[in-house]
Amino acid sequence: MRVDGTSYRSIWRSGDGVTVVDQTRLPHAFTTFDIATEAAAVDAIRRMVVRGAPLIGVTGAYGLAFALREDASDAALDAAYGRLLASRPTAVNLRWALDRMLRAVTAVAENARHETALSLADALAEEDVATNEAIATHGVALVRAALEKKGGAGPVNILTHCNTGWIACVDWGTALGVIYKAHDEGLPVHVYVDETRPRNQGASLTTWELAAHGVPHTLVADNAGGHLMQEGSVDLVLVGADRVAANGDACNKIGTYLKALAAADNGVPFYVALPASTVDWSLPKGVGAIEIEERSAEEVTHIAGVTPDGAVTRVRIAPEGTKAANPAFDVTPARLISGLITERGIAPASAEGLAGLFPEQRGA
Ligand SMILES: CSC[C@H]1O[C@H](OP(=O)(O)O)[C@H](O)[C@@H]1O
Repeated sequence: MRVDGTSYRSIWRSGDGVTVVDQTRLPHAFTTFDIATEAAAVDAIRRMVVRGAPLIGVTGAYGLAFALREDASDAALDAAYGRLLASRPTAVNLRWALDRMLRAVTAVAENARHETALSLADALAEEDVATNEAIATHGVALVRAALEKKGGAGPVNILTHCNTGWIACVDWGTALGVIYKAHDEGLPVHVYVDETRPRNQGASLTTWELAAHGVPHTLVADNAGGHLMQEGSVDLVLVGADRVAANGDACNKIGTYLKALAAADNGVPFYVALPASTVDWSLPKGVGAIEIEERSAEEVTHIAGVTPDGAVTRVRIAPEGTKAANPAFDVTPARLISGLITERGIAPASAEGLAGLFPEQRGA
C-alpha cells in the first residue's frame, strides 16, 4: 500500500531503488523492504518478500535495471538476466518482463542501458495497473451473470485460492481485481478464502486485503472447498495463474487443480484471471510441461504466525525429522476451466480462444 495510504500499490520508486511491501510479515506487521540492487531483487523474489506472477515480473525488471547501473556490458547483462530468471522458475511473467527489458537495452548503447531499463521497468509497472483493471472490468460480467442466475438474490459466493490481489501485482490484482470491481460497482459478493497451505497466502494476504477494502469474506481450510461446492454454497470459483500454456492449461498455486475437479463435479463455473504476460505462447500444453517450483520442506513442516508479544515467527507442526515434499504449483487442464479472463476479454480455455483474443500471437 502506498505510504500515503491513498491507493493500493505493492511497489513504488524510492531513492535510487524501489520499495515493496514485505509480504512475509503480513498480516501481522506492515513493513517495507527496499530494493536498490540486483541481489536485493533476487533475494526478495526468492524469499517471497514479493510474490505473485505479475509483481515478480516487475521486480525482476527493476532488478535488471539496477544491475545495469553497476555494469552495462553484454556479459554483465547476460549474467544478471540469468540470476534473476533463476530466482523463481514457474511464473512466466518473470521471463516475459526480463525478455522485454533485454530487447530494449540491447537496442541502445551501453551508456544508455541503465536509464532505458529503469524507464521500461516503470512503464511495465504502470502497464500492470492498467492491464489488471481491464481484467477486472471484463470479469465483472461473470459476477453479474452469477447474481442473475440466483434471481438477483445475493450475495454471489465466490471461492478463491491463494492471493491474487493488488499485493500480488502492482495494483488491483487479477482474480481479486474482479472481486474488487464487482464490490465497488455495488454487486453483493462474499468470498470464501482458501487458506492456501503451506504458505497460507489466502489466510494471511487475501483476508488482509479483503478486510481493508470491506469485502465480506470467510476463511476456510483448503479441504473445505469441495464440500462447500457440493452443498451449493459456491456460485463461482475465481483463481489466478502463474503460467498458462497456449492451449489454455493453467499452472497456479498448489491445490488449484483440486478445486477445479470439485467445481467440475458440482457444475460450478471455474475461471482463471490472468494478463497476457502470464501466457507462455511457446508452450503447446501445460500438463506435464511446466517446471513446478519445489520449495523448502520447512514450509510444510512449520507454519508462520505471530507470538502473543507480536513477533512474527514459524512454529513446527510435524515431528523433528519428518520428510516433506513441497511442490508450489499444479496445472489445471483446460478441459476443467470455464474460461480465461484477460485484459482483452473472456476467452474459452483453448488455443482458439486465446488466439481469438490475441491474434498477433498466433503461431508464436
Ligand atoms: C496474480 S498472480 C498470483 C499467483 O501467484 C501465486 O503464487 P506465489 O504466491 O507462489 O507467488 C499464486 O499462484 C497466485 O495465483
